[in-house]
Amino acid sequence: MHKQDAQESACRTALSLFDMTVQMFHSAADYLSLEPGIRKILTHCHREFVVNFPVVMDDGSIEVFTGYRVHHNTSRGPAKGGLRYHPHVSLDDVRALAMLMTLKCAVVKIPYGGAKGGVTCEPGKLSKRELQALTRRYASEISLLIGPDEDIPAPDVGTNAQVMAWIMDTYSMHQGFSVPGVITGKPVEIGGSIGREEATGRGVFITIEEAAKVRGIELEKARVVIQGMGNVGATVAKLMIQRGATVVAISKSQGGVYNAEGLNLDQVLEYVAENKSLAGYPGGEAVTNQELLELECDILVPAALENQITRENADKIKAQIVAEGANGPTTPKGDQILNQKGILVIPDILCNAGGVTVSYFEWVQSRDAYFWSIGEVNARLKEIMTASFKEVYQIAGRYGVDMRKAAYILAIDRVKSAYELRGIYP
Ligand SMILES: NC(=O)C1=CN([C@@H]2O[C@H](COP(=O)(O)OP(=O)(O)OC[C@H]3O[C@@H](n4cnc5c(N)ncnc54)[C@H](OP(=O)(O)O)[C@@H]3O)[C@@H](O)[C@H]2O)C=CC1
Ligand SMILES: O=C(O)CCC(=O)C(=O)O
Repeated sequence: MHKQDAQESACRTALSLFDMTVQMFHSAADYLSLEPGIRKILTHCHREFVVNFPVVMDDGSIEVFTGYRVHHNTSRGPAKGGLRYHPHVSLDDVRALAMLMTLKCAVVKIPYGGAKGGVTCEPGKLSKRELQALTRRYASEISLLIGPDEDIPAPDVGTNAQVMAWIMDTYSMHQGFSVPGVITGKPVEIGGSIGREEATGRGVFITIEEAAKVRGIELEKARVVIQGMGNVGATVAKLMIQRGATVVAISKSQGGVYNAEGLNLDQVLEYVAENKSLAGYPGGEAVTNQELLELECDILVPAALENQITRENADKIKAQIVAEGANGPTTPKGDQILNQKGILVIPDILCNAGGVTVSYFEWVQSRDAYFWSIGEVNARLKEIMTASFKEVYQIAGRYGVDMRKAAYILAIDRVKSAYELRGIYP
């Protein structure tokens, strides 16, 4: 049995997201003459912060929550990466997501390192007051690490512009003046960038347009399936429909809906706003998240969580393009099967890099206190995403590898250059 198969089957539960990311890193690093020391550095996280902190709940009881902030690498600039509020947040996942951020920022050539953070919690079960209390306490705890030149958090699963505003306010209270550059993804009214909210989905859409050109797919005739309808999934759905494609299925955590004739997105969003789930939605058939991935379609967009496309279901995927809106949705074995089937996978560190790219624009604007128009933001985003796609595609051709390996090769080479130029003090 191949080493990777053995690891993924025998230790399926033991092979963590970080292990998988490191495995992918090594398989790409083998194509570069990477000094063993740099390999060691990049397969470890530079700093890992874990904190257990109390929050007074609405009923007067005290709950203790666990929060994390991990810096994977800062050789190319300050640490950058989102904050996740979800019941499954763990140190291992945060490490992997931080490592993906280092690579992602390098792929799109923005001057940041990689970080990620989060709190193990169920944000949907907290009142607004509890969510604010948790966020402010967590922000105070991580204020040891964050700052506009040190580490700049942003939204990820379960967090949004409001959470970013509370973090900015808490950090600013500690400093004694307003520091908008400490966070991105904040509301436009307090120094956020226009276009950041939909930037990740827009970036995914731009890479799909490029991939469709390569594959000769006409988007007006394309059938699209999207897993997840949060910030990323809902934006991709909107932009694909605007482009003339047909979104045949979409989901939330408890399941999705399918309609071969195409879903009416406005109705779906309205239904979810009222019912909090897609269960019972009258405009389509119910599908599980598992069934959704295996539906007949041209473009599949996993835009929810990790480990969705695995050795178990990769062979049943019928799409021609898989666009990874989510971070880490495909396991190494799942990836191998998709590649063997000839499916074009746009890897997470390229596909969903539009979010951090506009976060970078926001940081620049916050620091300058001078704001750009939506046309300027979207044009610059398109320029970066298109150029990055083309660069990764060319590297894939040059090395005879898939797009994920190519993106890793490009990213590792850029981080390696930073080390070569800065040196490592003995
Ligand atoms: N926000 C950003 O700027 C960026 C996000 N990403 C990545 O994109 C992905 C989605 O993030 P984002 O849209 O911000 O998160 P949100 O919290 O806005 O939305 C997450 C969506 O995924 C759904 N979901 C959760 N679990 C599952 C599941 N097991 N199967 C199907 N759907 C599920 C949620 O459903 P429900 O509402 O029922 O919980 C919700 O619709 C993540 O992997 C994130 O790391 C990547 C780059 C930037
Ligand atoms: O916008 C950012 O800084 C980071 C977004 C993020 O967490 C991600 O790209 O995974």
